[in-house]
Amino acid sequence: MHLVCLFYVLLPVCVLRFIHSMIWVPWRIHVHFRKQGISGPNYRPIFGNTEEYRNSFTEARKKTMPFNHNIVHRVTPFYHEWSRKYGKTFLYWFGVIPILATADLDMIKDIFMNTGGGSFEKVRLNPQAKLLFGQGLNGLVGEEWAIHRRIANQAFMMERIKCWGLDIMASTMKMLTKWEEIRGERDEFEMDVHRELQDLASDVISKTAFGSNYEEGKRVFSLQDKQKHLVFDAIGNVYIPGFRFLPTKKNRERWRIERETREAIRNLIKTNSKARENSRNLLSLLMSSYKNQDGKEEKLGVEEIINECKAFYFAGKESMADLLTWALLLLAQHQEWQDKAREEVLSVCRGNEVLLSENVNDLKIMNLIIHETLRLYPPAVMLMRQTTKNVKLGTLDVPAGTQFFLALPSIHHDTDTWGKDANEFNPLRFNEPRSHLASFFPFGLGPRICVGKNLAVMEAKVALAMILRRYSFVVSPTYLHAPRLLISMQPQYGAQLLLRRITS
Ligand code: HEM
Repeated sequence: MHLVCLFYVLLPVCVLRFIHSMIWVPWRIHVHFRKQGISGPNYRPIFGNTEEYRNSFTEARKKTMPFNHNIVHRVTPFYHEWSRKYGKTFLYWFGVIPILATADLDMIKDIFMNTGGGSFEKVRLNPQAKLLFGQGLNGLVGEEWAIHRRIANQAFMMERIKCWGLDIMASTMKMLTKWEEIRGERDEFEMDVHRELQDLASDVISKTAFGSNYEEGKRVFSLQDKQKHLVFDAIGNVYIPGFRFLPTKKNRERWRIERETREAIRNLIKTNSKARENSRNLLSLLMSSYKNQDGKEEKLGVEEIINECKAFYFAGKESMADLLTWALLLLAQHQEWQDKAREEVLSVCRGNEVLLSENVNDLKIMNLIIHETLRLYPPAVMLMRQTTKNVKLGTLDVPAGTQFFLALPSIHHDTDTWGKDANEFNPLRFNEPRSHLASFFPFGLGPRICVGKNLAVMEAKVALAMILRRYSFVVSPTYLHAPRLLISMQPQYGAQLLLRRITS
């Protein structure tokens, strides 16, 4: 009897709560933005616009495209479609979460620079996405982030990065030696360089940040590769609280990979502890004591260190390999730039096979090429923030809890900002000063700017210089142009080049 009464009391409460959070609150937010001139696709209870969002990716990935750089419709198809209907800034819904998508440069600058008293912070990741990288620096906020960031800043100081030049060269040389074995006696050979460059980037981050090498870190990388596909699948769906604890097939796979990754990193930490004693790499700094807010000595726990290792293994590999891959494809397509870059490398290296760290800054043309590659094919695409309180953004009143999608590819390809040739490869445009701080941000901006930026640019210059020194290359007829978003921007079917050894 009592249970029946309780049921009749609870039922209307649950129904009211459901109506309040699933219908009333979204409707109020929708009206709030509409009054300020912001529209967008209609909200659907519970799921918002998730289905259209997912479908836009599925459709975009079905077709390849001609090898041109007009790629926004393929990498962020939802933004491409909706911005044409609703303008540069519009509102869409991921479940019941309102997301303001914007390519407005002033807004983006304010969000990144956190003008408004620290009101914009990183989006709390879906707990399933955290399995890949979100429990480290990339996903932390507040004081915890500040402590980890200070440690990482020390590990990636410019002076230290310069010393890593030799490690980067050794890794690149190892890759090129393997290419020579594959070439054998042939004048010309085909290679999917994306896979090769992923191995190179893995080797470099293993050595520089963790003092080990790719062979030792291989297990971690292969596990993370599997997790990447499962995570991408999870972040495209509305997260239902508690769902991650259900023993579904995919969840069990995610748990298994997570367990094995943590175990593999724990072993790496143990086996590297001797070599670490004299070094000041990221791993040794993470394991050393640091001063907290009150000046007291503290140490990170092993699980925190493992989280950071996971985050850096992922961040150091994927985006880096993407940058190198797109740069080689662009140089293969634009032979005149390949020739110019090679001439510069030959004159800077002065007959040596390798590039010395002190000469890296002399690669001016290469610098322009790297910038232009990052503009046309920015590897990190899904840049998001959220408001922690009500804020004024320009003239717009934004309620607490609103998320932002910062439409990086659209900004980098915008003809208003970059001119009529925005979709053309023209490295010379980077000789001109930037028109707006937020017109180009492949590494982010503000306090959360990429901590590995200097390493990434140094690595790109060294690796590209050594490849150009040894090979000339063209795009293979088997290459299919299909940039797609899989956490970062990657070539969907690989990046096949025809390489020819330069003999003189
Ligand atoms: C071309 C290569 C790279 C690109 C395009 C890139 C891009 C980015 C971007 C856009 C962010 C900011 C994300 C945001 O604001 O939400 C970021 C953050 C980060 N990147 Fe990179 N990255 C690259 C290479 C690297 C490398 C080599 C490492 C590791 C050594 C690394 C480690 C990180 C970390 C740990 C963060 C989080 C920083 C924080 O939140 O304080 N990245 N990266």
